[in-house]
Amino acid sequence: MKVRVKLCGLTTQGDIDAAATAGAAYIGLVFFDKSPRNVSIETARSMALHAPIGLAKVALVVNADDATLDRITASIPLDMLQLHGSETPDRVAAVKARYGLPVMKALGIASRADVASAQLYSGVADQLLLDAKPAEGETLPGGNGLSFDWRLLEGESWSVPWMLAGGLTPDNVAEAVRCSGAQQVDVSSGIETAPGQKSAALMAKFVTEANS
Ligand SMILES: O=C(O)c1ccccc1NCC(=O)[C@H](O)[C@H](O)COP(=O)(O)O
Repeated sequence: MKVRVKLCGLTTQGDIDAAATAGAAYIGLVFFDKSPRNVSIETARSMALHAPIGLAKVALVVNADDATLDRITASIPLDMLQLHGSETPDRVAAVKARYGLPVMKALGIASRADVASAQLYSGVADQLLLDAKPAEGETLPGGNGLSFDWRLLEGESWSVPWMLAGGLTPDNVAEAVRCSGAQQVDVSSGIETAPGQKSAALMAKFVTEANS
């Protein structure tokens, strides 16, 4: 089965072209002021309108309120919302109901207990994104290039689709897929030459290696 790849934190129309050429299934647009990958609503809209049909456009937000989500969803044609903060299952349900879009909840994994906590969202989120936990004092809740122990997912079954994320690169993604059993993977810093600077060559290599 082909591994579906989400390339996150794209910031230009050129990045969209490169993601489509590489064979990505999803692209992620980050709405978080402190991120080097943050995009304005205007930029995100032009990128989303530029994306070919079939490339799913995901808006990533962190503990966003309804006013923020209203602005994003009113302006940008989207296929999914990614909640990357400390949103509760009730908040996930409320966002789903208000916007009528599929919601992916990102969850930090560092222990078996975290895996059990992530399962609490499988009844409410449409997808889960299993990511590394940020280091203490880290500014960004994600996109830090940190991996978690993929063996924590061994033997786990999920009732909704999930993506593996955190510290994936073209060099380790094939092993990560083998070890975790992931059918979907997400990457941000592993396809960059500098924070926020995506590389078309690394995108292509990542998608190829994810399926090797
Ligand atoms: O990428 C960011 O700057 C970011 C900012 C705020 C919240 C989440 C963020 N990224 C999350 C992602 O979707 C990343 O793709 C995921 O955490 C994996 O990142 P990386 O380890 O850099 O591949």
